[in-house]
Amino acid sequence: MTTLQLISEIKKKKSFLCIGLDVDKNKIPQHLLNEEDPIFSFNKAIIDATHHLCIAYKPNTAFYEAYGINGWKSLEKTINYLNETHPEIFTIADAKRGDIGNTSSMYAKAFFEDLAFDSVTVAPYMGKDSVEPFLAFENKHTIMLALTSNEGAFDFQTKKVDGKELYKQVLETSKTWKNSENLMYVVGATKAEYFADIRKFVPDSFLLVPGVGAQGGNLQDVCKYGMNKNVGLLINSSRGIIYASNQEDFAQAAAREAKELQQEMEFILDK
Ligand SMILES: O=c1ccn([C@@H]2O[C@H](COP(=O)(O)O)[C@@H](O)[C@H]2O)c(=O)[nH]1
Repeated sequence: MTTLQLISEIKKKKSFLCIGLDVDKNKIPQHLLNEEDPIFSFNKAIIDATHHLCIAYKPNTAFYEAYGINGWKSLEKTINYLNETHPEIFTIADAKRGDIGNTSSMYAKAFFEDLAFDSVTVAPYMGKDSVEPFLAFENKHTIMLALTSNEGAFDFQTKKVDGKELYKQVLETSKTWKNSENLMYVVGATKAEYFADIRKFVPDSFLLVPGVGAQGGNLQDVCKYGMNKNVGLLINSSRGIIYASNQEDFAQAAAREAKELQQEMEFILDK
């Protein structure tokens, strides 16, 4: 998917909501455990109930890898279902990969070719040659960790290196890499006060913003400081939406939570 297509979907749906598909079998409704593939059945019901309210889905691969070969099959079925039924929806494999160049090339093939995701999250720690293999794919997006939503973000990311915070070095340096127009960045919603500064480095880039909902990030604050002329934000909520109920009504309850966020977004966009 191109960035222009993504922007057009945001405008059409009046939403920049990304729903995280982080499926934990201990949290899904009991009745689904009798299904052949409980994880896929859960995802399909959530997607069917919420696709008109969001512009992206983000399965975190950890929640699938934890179930071995069957978990990976559920992930494959989920991305295939999304690509077949809702090709206009932006898909993010939250896998936080990155390794020496030839290994990164294999990660990129796995997520962009085999699983046909639109984007994958990548860690910047190993530098340029670990990220450029992802950037080589046309109309695919590499979402690099910049300033994460967790407390541990302060251990390294905000420390100064050559007089500048590490996350700012990541933003600035990565813009010089080959095909850097394919880059987006992860910035946690819990770090709203940093967005204005971040926008000085990457005014036009899309930011994937996890941390609204279960982690307590504030949508209004993120939008106030982080929005650009093309919106430029993909706001993710996972647990806050998909686990709104663990009863038979789980998909409708998820849709209610998603609609609440979408309406808040519509209000902000109309302002
Ligand atoms: O800085 C980061 C980077 C990634 N995540 C991931 O986003 C979701 C958040 O889930 P919630 O249930 O809405 O808290 C999850 O997959 C994280 O691994 C993040 O939270 N922060």
